[in-house]
Amino acid sequence: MHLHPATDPVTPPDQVAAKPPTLSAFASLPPLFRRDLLTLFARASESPFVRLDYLGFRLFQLNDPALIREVLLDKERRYRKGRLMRRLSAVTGEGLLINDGERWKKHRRLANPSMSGRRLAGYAPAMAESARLLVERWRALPAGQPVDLIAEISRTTLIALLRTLFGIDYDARYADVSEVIHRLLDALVQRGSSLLAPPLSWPTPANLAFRRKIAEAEAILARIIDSRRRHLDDDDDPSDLLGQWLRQREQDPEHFTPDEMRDELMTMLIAGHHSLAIALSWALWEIAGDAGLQQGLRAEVDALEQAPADANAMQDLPLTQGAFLEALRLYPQPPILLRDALSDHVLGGYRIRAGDQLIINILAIHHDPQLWPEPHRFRADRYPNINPDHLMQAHHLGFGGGPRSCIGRRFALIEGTLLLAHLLRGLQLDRATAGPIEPRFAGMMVPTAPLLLHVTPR
Ligand code: HEM
Repeated sequence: MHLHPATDPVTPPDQVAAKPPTLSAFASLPPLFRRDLLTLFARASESPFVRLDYLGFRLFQLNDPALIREVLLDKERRYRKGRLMRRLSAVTGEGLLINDGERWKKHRRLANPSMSGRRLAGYAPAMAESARLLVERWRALPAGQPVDLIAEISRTTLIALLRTLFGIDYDARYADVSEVIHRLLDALVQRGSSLLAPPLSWPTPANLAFRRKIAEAEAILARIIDSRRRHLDDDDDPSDLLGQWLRQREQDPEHFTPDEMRDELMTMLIAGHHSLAIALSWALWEIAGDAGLQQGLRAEVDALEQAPADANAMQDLPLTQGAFLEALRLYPQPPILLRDALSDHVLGGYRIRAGDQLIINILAIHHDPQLWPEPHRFRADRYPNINPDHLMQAHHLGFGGGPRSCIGRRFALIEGTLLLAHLLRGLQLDRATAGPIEPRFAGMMVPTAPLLLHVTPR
């Protein structure tokens, strides 16, 4: 794999012959999106714009904030979600994460009200309660028993998601949900790893296994909808997204077809707890590895009269919010975004053709020393007065940017901050294993070994 330096200067947009520096096709044939991709993203991040040709596909990696802003915000109509990402459709159908155009507009409008300030304020107590339950659970552990962060935090973010967006209480019937979603996402990444995956309808062993995992997730979703529908009558003004949608369908069945609703609910289930759990696990791992950082954060949460129980506490927790954002800067979930060009055009002085694939390298922006001094140091104090709606201007792309930015960003920020605050107030956190743990690419940035902590009641 060789990175060729640019030989042609970037030409003005009306002279469009120049080629970005090219990263040659891989010598062997590892599926492009599987092996050691974080290394590839890092190696190819020295130029603002890199072309990666692979098996006749034209891929461009964008490592420059101005180019990325052009794609995500200023000229976003020239692009659609990347075709590799669209493979999610096997699971989420035409849900918000991958749909485009008029369908996206309609679905985003339908989902937006459940993420309004009023609704989020209504969700915060349930988020705080799931955090309190986790503190209680960890405080009751036998001394010396380590906790596996991702497993434990996934369960907690799932409890909060079921309560807030799906209007149901977690119980034993949902004990395997995180695991099922986790396995499904792993299988999706395996499929997404190859530019030329066989169609899902072909009965290959991998396809059959994948289809079984999708069926498991669909069965869970059907159980959730059924459970919510049975209690809908008790609720005049449902605060949860599922309750509101079921009500709307009762009043106007044409408003939102059952398939559309299913696709969006599956999208929320998949997008709404796993990335949050991984990001929070990295945050806790970093906090547990730095006594000074933990002390600083604890001073902030101990200054509150009691453990935070609602969204008002957010204004008193800037450093704790900063710790969550900093985990997303160092370990963005996901580290890249994918777009396909809809038409021929010029980007950054280079000719892009319809169908070309763009890789937006969030990791390169987040680790750029020009934009982030001491880029590899975890510093929770980088974000005084940050507005979650203006993160892209601050070169933080943890929730994407432009019209397609994460609909759940405020939800995630409130839940993440409340959970960190509760854990810091109730427990001393120490790493249970020595030495650094590196991330690897699996769709998200997951750890190469379990993140294990010792937690001691305070
Ligand atoms: C730490 C937590 C989270 C992270 C890091 C995250 C990250 C992201 C990113 C980067 C995007 C943009 C994808 C793109 O441009 O291709 C996105 C979109 C999205 N996220 Fe999140 N997300 C988080 C939490 C949530 C939550 C809690 C929900 C729902 C409850 C959610 C639902 C969605 C949806 C539906 C979209 C698609 C939005 C659209 O295109 O209109 N996310 N997320």
